[in-house]
Amino acid sequence: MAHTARTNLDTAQSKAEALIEALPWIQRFAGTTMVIKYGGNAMVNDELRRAFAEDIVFLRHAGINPVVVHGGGPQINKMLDTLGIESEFRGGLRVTTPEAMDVVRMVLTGQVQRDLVGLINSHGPYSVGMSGEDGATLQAVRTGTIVDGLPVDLGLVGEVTRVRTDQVDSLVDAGMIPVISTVAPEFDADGEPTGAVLNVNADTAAAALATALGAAKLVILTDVEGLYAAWPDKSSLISSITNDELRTMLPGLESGMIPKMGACLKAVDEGVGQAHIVDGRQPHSMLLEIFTTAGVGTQVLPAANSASNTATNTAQKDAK
Ligand SMILES: Nc1ncnc2c1ncn2[C@@H]1O[C@H](COP(=O)(O)OP(=O)(O)O)[C@@H](O)[C@H]1O
Ligand SMILES: CC(=O)N[C@@H](CCC(=O)OP(=O)(O)O)C(=O)O
Repeated sequence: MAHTARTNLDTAQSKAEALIEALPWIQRFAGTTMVIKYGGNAMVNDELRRAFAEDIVFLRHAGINPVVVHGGGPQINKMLDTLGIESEFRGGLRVTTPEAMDVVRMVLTGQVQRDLVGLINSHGPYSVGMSGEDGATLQAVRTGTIVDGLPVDLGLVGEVTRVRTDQVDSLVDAGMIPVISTVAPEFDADGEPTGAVLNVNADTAAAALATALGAAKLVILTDVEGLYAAWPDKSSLISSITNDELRTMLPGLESGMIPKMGACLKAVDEGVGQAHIVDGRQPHSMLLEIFTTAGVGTQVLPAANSASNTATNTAQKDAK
């Protein structure tokens, strides 16, 4: 009996400590915008999806403005399989035919985005879904990639060249949580819409939005603990890396990590305070990364900040 009472007290004490540890982070980030990228591989079961929605609503009630950008690669693959349409990835990006583009648009905006909005709104009427097409929020040009030194044509794949923040700003100003799917209208070299829509990798779209919104953080959820220096050696998890160090490492990365780390680098280079890779398979890992001093994933910082090491919680986190 006494043992149980002691255990209960210890548990209560550690819960109180966790709440108090969050205080300086809540103070620091209240009023800022955070762009959270939710990836297909981190949304594979109901428990994780529900925990993600809770975290987003928690951020909103901590005074932060969360803007969600979502992927849906596995969900697109499943629908393409069902429809018997083949697709391949080159350099971490899907080669997208016009037939595949219809499926990408249908799955991202019609299915994955709807599910996320519904989950967040199970906590209250907070969330509004939109596509990069709405209000021409994401404007893109066609892009290819380089694999083994050779250019590869990816078809209807785009890279964001301009973000119109008006729609997102007005939702945020109204206290809403935008949930954005990464389909973007194509613009030509003269800045005119061509009428086509392009498939944009969700990591790179999230980085473009984070930059345009002047976000304090870009947080990318994925299906690994973070970035590994010597993948797949699990002892090589990187806790903190500067943009300059990441720039050197980027050419040696493989598969899905290429757009992901490229997105983090671009965001931090262009003024986003910090970028984070966190494990979306662990419920609430996003809250632990944002509101604890040690964090749980990989953070990318501007090189100039990384040397700061004064005795504040903020600096401890920056120098984690
Ligand atoms: N250096 C690395 N560190 C971590 N993961 C890596 C690395 N190199 C390759 N990967 C792979 O990248 C994957 C994440 O990319 P991806 O599958 O596109 O994720 P998501 O669907 O979340 O966008 C990991 O599951 C892992 O297999
Ligand atoms: C060009 C390109 O590759 N687009 C991605 C868009 C979805 C996405 O990025 O989803 P995840 O975040 O779940 O990987 C695709 O077609 O799969």
